[in-house]
This record gives sequence, C-alpha cells and structure tokens, in this order.
Amino acid sequence: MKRVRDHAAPRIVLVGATGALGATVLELIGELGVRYRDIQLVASPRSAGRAAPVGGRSQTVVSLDDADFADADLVLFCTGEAVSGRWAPAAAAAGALVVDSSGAFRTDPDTPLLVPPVNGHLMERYPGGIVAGAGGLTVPLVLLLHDIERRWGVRQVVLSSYQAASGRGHQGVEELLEGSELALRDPDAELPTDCFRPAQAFNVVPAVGSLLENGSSTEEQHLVQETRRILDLPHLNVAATCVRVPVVQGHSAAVYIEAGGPVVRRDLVELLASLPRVVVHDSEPPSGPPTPLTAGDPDLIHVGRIRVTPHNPRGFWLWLVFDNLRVAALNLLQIAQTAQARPPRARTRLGESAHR
Ligand SMILES: NC(=O)C1=CN([C@@H]2O[C@H](COP(=O)(O)OP(=O)(O)OC[C@H]3O[C@@H](n4cnc5c(N)ncnc54)[C@H](OP(=O)(O)O)[C@@H]3O)[C@@H](O)[C@H]2O)C=CC1
Ligand SMILES: N[C@@H](CC(=O)OP(=O)(O)O)C(=O)O
Repeated sequence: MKRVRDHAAPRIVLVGATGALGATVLELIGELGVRYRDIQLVASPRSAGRAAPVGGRSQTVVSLDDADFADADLVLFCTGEAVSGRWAPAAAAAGALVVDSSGAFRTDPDTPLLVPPVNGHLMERYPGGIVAGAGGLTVPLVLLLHDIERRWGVRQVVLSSYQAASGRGHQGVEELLEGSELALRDPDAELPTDCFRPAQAFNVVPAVGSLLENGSSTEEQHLVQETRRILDLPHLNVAATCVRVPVVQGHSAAVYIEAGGPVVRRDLVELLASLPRVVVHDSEPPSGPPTPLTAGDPDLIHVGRIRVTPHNPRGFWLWLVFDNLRVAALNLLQIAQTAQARPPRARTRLGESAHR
C-alpha cells in the first residue's frame, strides 16, 4: 500500500472496510502497491472509532453518515445490497467512480457488470458512475467459459457449488466456528442459526441465499443471470445447485460443460493451462485434486479432475477451487483499473501494479 503526496493519485473511500471482502480489498491494495493520496475507511456505526491498519499505520474507521464522498475519485462498496443500493448513487452523484460488490446493480441495464478480462471493454459504453462487480462464484466461472466458448462454443453448463462460510461474510465464519465448537463439545447442543439455517456446522445445506418460489435459490438465479450477461450469451443453458459446506474459506465447484463440438482432453488441458489466472492440477502420476485447504495460490483458479465424458465427446467435467474473497476483491480492483483507462469520470490514476 502506498500513500503518496502526488495529487494525481486517487482519493479512495472504502465502504465496508471492516467486512470479509472489504478487509481483503485492503490487503490487496497493500500487496499490489496501489497508489493513493488518501484513503477513508467506512463501516456501520458499530465500527465507528475502531482502528484498522492501513499501509502499516492505524486509521480510524468512520460511520457511513460521516463518509466524505466529496473529492473522492474511487468509492468501493463492500456492503450488502441495501447499503449499496442506498448510498452508491450518492457517491456517484458526488463525481466518484463507484465500484459495487453487491447484487444491488448487477441486473440494472444502465450499470455495467464487469469481469474485466472478459468484458472490460464495455466500460466505455456506460456514462454512469456505478460499476458492478460479479458474484464470487460467477467470476471464476466466466473467466473459464470465455475461452472455452471462443475455442469450441458452449451449449450447456451444469454446476454444483460447495461454498465456504466466508461467502456469508465475517458473521458467517464466526457462526460456523462457534457452532463447530459447540457441536464438538455436545452433539445435542442447540447451534446458532443467525446466518445459516439449518445450522452449518458439520452440515451440507443446498440453499445459498434464500429459496425462491420456483425452487431455485437466489444464489443460483444470480449465477445464471450474471453468467449470461457477462458472456453476452443471453440464452446460454446454465443450471446450478449451490450448496453451503462447513469450510471457512474457499469455494469449490463441479462443472459439467457441453461444448459445441468434440473436445480432446489434451487440448482442453492445454487451453486451461494457458489461461493467465488458472492453475491446472493434472500431473502424472496424479497428485490429487485441488481442495480449499491445499490448492495453493489464493489469487488463482485451481482446476482438476478434468474428464471428457466417454459417451459424449462434447461434454466434459471440471473441478474448480478458488478463494472466494481474493477472487472477488481482485475483480473489484481490476474494474477500478479498467476505469482509469476511460478518462471522463475516473479523474486520477490508480497504481500501475494492480493487475495480473
Ligand atoms: N464474501 C464473499 O465471498 C463475497 C461477497 N460479495 C458481496 O460483498 C458484500 C460484502 O460482503 P462481506 O464482506 O462478505 O460481508 P460482511 O458482513 O463481512 O461485511 C459487511 C460490511 O458492510 C458494513 N456494513 C453493514 N451495515 C452497514 C451500514 N449500515 N453502513 C455502513 N456499512 C455497513 C459492515 O460494517 P460493520 O463491520 O461495522 O458491521 C462490514 O464492513 C456483499 O454484498 C456480498 O454479497 C461479493 C463477492 C464475494
Ligand atoms: N453469496 C455468495 C458470496 C457472493 O459472491 O456474494 P453475492 O451474493 O454478492 O454474489 C456466498 O454466499 O458464498
């Protein structure tokens, strides 16, 4: 993290700085050496006055009511839909580029929904000041599908996710840990269910978000909508079952993809291995599939168990593992960087190194 005196460096406001995603964005700003002239950390009134480390110094978190959007170049919202929906327009009206992590604007046709390596070019088409980042599950999926589509075409995607508690933020992690401790001490103990119902400890729950009348969950619905929109394939046949598992951090997914033509496994492995943010775990002899605990580099998408189906050479399976927080946070910073290439609203430049 670099605080610089340079007036050309941006003034950043990070709303939701105390949350799971906000803290990860702060971490990445530091690791990538993003330059800024000032950064304000904002959270709910519960956190106001709390100290948070920024670039080796301690900084006081302010409440959203006291946030100063005037003269901000970049406002990052790492908050839930209600907070983002209410406050992001105000920050944009003050002239800042707003990058929002929530679902509040992802289906708004006037707001770009971006995963920059796939559709960052769309930034130029939108005059507004708000840009939406995709959900934590969507980002890795579209990064892979984009290149598979270009090579073979994609006809169908069927995904089952295994999502970590940190997808539900800090409180989700605390509830899983507390519930696990209680259950270990007493298998009959009543477990907390504020975030996850039924309780998540030692349990597998196929309901991420809330369940809709048609039987889908909001998470599944969002994944389908976002994937189609970002890939610009409005009729793509995508189906998902999203499942919460008792893992602290790192989502996994089993994905079946049916391509437009026959796929040779060697070509598929070669294509996946050539992608900049992907690691293929396909050594000979096999070293085992990636898992959230063992996959390695948290900024990469880990792919294993690559199988072309024997009865249908157009169909194949992938097993994905990725750090939901790092992948989503990196996407937000990449959006901010993409925006700097579009002069009208992004008035100053972010650091040079925040890209991979
Ligand atoms: N977790 C993930 O894997 C991903 C999350 N997202 C999205 O990012 C957003 C944040 O998620 P996450 O970090 O997990 O959630 P957390 O619950 O961990 O963090 C929420 C943040 O919002 C702040 N906040 C809550 N209420 C207010 C308020 N009234 N005014 C100001 N700030 C407020 C909290 O502050 P305080 O600490 O004071 O309560 C906290 O900083 C969500 O929209 C989520 O859908 C997107 C991709 C991945
Ligand atoms: N909802 C995801 C996290 C995420 O990506 O959030 P969003 O709802 O903004 O897509 C989860 O619970 O794991």
